[in-house]
Amino acid sequence: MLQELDILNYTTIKGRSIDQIHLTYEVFGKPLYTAPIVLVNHALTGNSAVCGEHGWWNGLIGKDKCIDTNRYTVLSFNIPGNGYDGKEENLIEEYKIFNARDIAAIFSEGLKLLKIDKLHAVIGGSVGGGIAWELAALNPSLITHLIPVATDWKSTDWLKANCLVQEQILLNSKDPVHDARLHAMLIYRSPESFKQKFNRTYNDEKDMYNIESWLLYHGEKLDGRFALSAYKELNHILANIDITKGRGDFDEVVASIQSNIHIISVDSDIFFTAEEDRATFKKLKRVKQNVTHKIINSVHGHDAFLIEFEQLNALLKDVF
Ligand SMILES: N[C@@H](CCO)C(=O)O
Repeated sequence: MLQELDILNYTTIKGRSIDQIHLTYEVFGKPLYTAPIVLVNHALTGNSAVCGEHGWWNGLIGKDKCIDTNRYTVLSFNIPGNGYDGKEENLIEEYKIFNARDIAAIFSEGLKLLKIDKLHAVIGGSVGGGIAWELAALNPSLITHLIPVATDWKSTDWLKANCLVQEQILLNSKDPVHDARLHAMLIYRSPESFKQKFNRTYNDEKDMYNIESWLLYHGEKLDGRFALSAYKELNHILANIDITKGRGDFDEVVASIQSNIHIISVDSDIFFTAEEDRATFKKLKRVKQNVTHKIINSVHGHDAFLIEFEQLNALLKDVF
């Protein structure tokens, strides 16, 4: 069930004052305050429905699953403006208003209102993992296990470049959400993934290759479920993750984070690359003991965090 908190008088990192932000959330598993809490951050087009009927992470979260709802309270916030709170008026038109740290700060305010001062774990894929990094940097003693999946503590130049292409499509296309999704699917998957899935097969009825009709299907599907303003906002947040911005040195920022950090990458991810995470891990190891870096082996690229559940479960079983 969707629940709502009002965050009052929030000032953005860039200094804009907002009187009221509606922060919606869902709770699964054990009721709040009866069990350790796992906060799950959704990705670009996701939402707080992490498990259950419309759950997007059912392969990982649920009864007797790796993140077992018999044992944990699972909490998930909707990023304000993502369009999944059922209220048109809560969509955000000024799409550059928030960066990833703002969202982490808004989540922190939500946790304060819920009187939560300890999280067993925070896990998130892609931009959700970037927000998890920002949350840990903002609240160094809040999180016991920080689990950034297919993500990083920063948006790289490569990521920003792809987000700029996304933004230009969203601003200039006649069919913005549909067309932006077509481009996005290319960076969420991989050449090998397409080869294994389609192998140049042709659909006579549609008179097009199966890869083409699959891409168009994904464009239409997202167009039916995701608002343009939400896409623009989330894309901007994705392009603006950086736990060091305005704080200075990476070593100092991460040294203050008390969490055990479990980085998970996908070997074929061309969006948040495993190589970049390897460099992050190497830098972290200089200043911290409690850090691991594990790899999902997959042809599916970035989206493997939504596909390769067997591996994800195996990599995370020690934490949960
Ligand atoms: N497929 C995911 C990838 C973004 O990280 C989404 O649409 O949210």
